[in-house]
Amino acid sequence: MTDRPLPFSPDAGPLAVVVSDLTVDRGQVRALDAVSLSAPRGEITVLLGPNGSGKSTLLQALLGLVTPTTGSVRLLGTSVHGALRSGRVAAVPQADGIDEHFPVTAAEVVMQGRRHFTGPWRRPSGRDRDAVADALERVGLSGLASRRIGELSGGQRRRVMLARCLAQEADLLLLDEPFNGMDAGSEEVYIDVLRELTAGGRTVLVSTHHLGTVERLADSVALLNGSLVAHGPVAETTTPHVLSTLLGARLPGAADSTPDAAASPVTDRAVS
Ligand SMILES: Nc1ncnc2c1ncn2[C@@H]1O[C@H](COP(=O)(O)OP(=O)(O)OP(=O)(O)O)[C@@H](O)[C@H]1O
Repeated sequence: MTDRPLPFSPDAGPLAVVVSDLTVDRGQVRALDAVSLSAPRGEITVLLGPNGSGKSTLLQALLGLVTPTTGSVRLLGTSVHGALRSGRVAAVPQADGIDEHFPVTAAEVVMQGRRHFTGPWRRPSGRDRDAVADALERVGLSGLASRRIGELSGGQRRRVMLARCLAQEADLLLLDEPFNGMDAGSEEVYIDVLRELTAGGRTVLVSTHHLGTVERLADSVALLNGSLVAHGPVAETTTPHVLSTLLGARLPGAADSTPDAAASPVTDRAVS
């Protein structure tokens, strides 16, 4: 830990994620440079940045998948290792890693979220099966429970992966670019579920390079570009002015320096 003050001090009580002065080198590339940020419990924090800005690296560091060069991470008030071992952290990587030809149903994928309850060898109980059915219902996929995962659309598969997080009953969800290639209907369901989760006190950290979903999704936005360039409410972090000057992203209206343009959140483009 360092004495460097966190850039965002929420009033919403204890913090689910605390990243302090985190630097991560990947080979010759400094993927993250002295990033400090925090995510309050019961909120959705969006990691927004262009390709290669370090969003996945940050999420991987939170999951102990990359070793920091310097700095530290605390999840749910404990170490990364302790939080992961407790089963209270659920993650969906950018690529779901599902082999399309693997003969596994949507319900069986969601049941993987119950591993912490069933253990690796025990048969699922009625409670586990109920949890899986509830999770699939919440993401609107009850009718596809016995469909082979490889036969689902990309958006449906992402909803299945979210249902797996729900079945896990995790307190903290780490989601890497879940909206990539997702149709509008799936996106709406997905955002509704995340909002329900945070209303119930769960915490979500989600990365995206799409501005279109941010306003509906985020309680706060952390703008990444190797380092943390801004962190705060949507209205203050997604204006053309902030995005163009701090992030260097090419955006419509970014050159327009009128106060109105500078103050308006940009919501219909990807950060490229
Ligand atoms: N396995 C790796 N080995 C070496 N360098 C890597 C590796 N993974 C990522 N990088 C580099 O680290 C930097 C950050 O990449 P990262 O994947 O974290 O960005 P990102 O914001 O998630 O990008 P995207 O939106 O494209 O997923 C980039 O310069 C990238 O080339």
